[in-house]
Amino acid sequence: LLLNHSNKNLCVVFQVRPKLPLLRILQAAGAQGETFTLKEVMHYLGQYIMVRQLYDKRQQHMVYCGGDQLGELLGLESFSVKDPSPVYDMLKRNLTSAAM
Ligand SMILES: C[C@@H](c1ccc(Cl)cc1)n1cnc(-c2ccccc2)c1-c1c(C(=O)NCCN2CCN(C3CCCCC3)CC2)[nH]c2cc(Cl)ccc12
Repeated sequence: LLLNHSNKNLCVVFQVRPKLPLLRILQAAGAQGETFTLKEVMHYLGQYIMVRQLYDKRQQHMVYCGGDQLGELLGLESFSVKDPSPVYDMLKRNLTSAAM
């Protein structure tokens, strides 16, 4: 998993392979297959949050994931989408490079 930052966009050079607990969450959001780009992982995690209605309807940047598998993976009850660092930390723990 090689990351390069260009004009604030994080882009992944290779596909990544989610570990099983994360793969199950992505599949619940409609993901097919076992390897993805980081962009696809983020898209499916966003879809998962939407479908499971984990975001606050009034404060839509707040995600309440306590009691959900996503919260288990993040080790958090809630987080703001304005601070992606807990999500990146979780991805570091739950993604391997598909090239291996
Ligand atoms: C910038 C981006 C982002 C992406 C990654 C991160 Cl670590 C933070 C932030 N983002 C901004 N708001 C959201 C968001 C907010 C509430 C519910 C769902 C998604 C997202 C997230 C996306 C996404 O793929 N976003 C596409 C456009 N979003 C706009 C918000 N839209 C909804 C907002 C709530 C009301 C309905 C529309 C959905 C499409 N993927 C994510 C995955 C996670 Cl683990 C957390 C958040 C997101």
